Amino acid sequence: MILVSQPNYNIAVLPGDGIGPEVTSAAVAVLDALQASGPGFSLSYSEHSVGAGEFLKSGNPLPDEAFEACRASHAVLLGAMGLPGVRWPDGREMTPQIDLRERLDLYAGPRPIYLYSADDSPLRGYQPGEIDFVIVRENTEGLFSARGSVQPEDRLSASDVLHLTRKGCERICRYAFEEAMRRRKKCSLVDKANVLPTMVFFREIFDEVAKDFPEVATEHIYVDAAALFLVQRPQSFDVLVTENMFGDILSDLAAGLVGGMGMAPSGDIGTDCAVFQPSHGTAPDIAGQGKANPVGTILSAALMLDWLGEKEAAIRIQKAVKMALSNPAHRTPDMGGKESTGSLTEKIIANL
Ligand SMILES: NC(=O)C1=CN([C@@H]2O[C@H](COP(=O)(O)OP(=O)(O)OC[C@H]3O[C@@H](n4cnc5c(N)ncnc54)[C@H](O)[C@@H]3O)[C@@H](O)[C@H]2O)C=CC1
Ligand SMILES: CC(C)CC(=O)C(=O)O
Ligand SMILES: [Mg+2]
Repeated sequence: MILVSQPNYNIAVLPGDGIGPEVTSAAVAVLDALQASGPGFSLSYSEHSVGAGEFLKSGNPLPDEAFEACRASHAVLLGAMGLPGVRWPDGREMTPQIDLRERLDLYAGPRPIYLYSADDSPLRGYQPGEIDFVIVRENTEGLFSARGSVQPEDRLSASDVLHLTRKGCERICRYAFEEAMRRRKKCSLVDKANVLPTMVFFREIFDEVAKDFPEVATEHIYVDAAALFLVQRPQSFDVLVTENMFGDILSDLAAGLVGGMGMAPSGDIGTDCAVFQPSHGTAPDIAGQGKANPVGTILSAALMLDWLGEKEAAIRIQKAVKMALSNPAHRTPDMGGKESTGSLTEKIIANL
């Protein structure tokens, strides 16, 4: 008898703060249920404390042990980190998720937006699947990389520098075009090239990379107009590529098109390392009440499996979410329903 060993993936789980532990437990429960059905691979987990709570305990929101575990794992599943009241002396919040992205060079931030059920969009008349696009956010440069900038002591002015590199723009554009080739072959650059020289630079590089993908239709849209068009005609988008902070802002708007923050998954992808987390934050207003919508984190776990090469298993989770949501009563309070985090997770597991 020939024994074929199945792959085992080590997953670093970082529950984080606020609703982070609630939604990561939900995603792990779904992964456990999937594993129990013998999908042809196994997962093992190691859990690590990070975030504002960890900072209050140890003085470091991203301890070395947690960082090294992320680097050494096959993938990382993260809840969310940060609490509004926990800040550095300069007034900023802890942002260990940005540290992780920069230190592990997780340059690509794909944020898929998909409408599972017509009733979940505040926009009228969209059918399931009609809103279906990915925002590809540049994750390691742009305005956020200025977050540690030292400001003049006289408090008469302040500035943050938006820094982009050729390498950073090239690789994020290439990632977006490759994504477009796997999808409906359209790539929209969202920039502000009417005002900012950095954005003229980004646009030049986008156009250069576009030449390698002649099958992909392209367009340039200013970020303010992109906010308008995402609401007016979201169905016209396939892949949007944009600067770090623009991507952060637009991805919250986009989540609103399909039911809210609880519905939006995301990845932070590097060349050999990746973190998966919902697009939302720690939602301190509902933390600890069992009200958090687990769908964005469960779909992030599906993105993780897809990235690990377990595409069938990823599709099984996405289909289970779709089936569970096909019953309008299966909604958490953010979407007008009465389900708890745990009971909605059970409905999804029942459809695996
Ligand atoms: N990736 C991360 O770890 C992120 C962390 N944050 C941090 O989270 C904290 C709160 O930030 P906010 O701006 O309030 O953004 P947030 O995304 O945590 O919450 C915004 C709104 O969406 C709701 N919401 C978010 N996720 C939900 C879910 N799964 N189910 C139901 N409702 C949900 C919240 O209740 C709130 O009303 C801050 O400390 C912020 O820095 C914010 C965004 C991302
Ligand atoms: C700390 C924030 C920049 C995190 C965030 O809002 C995000 O990743 O979407
Ligand atoms: Mg955000």
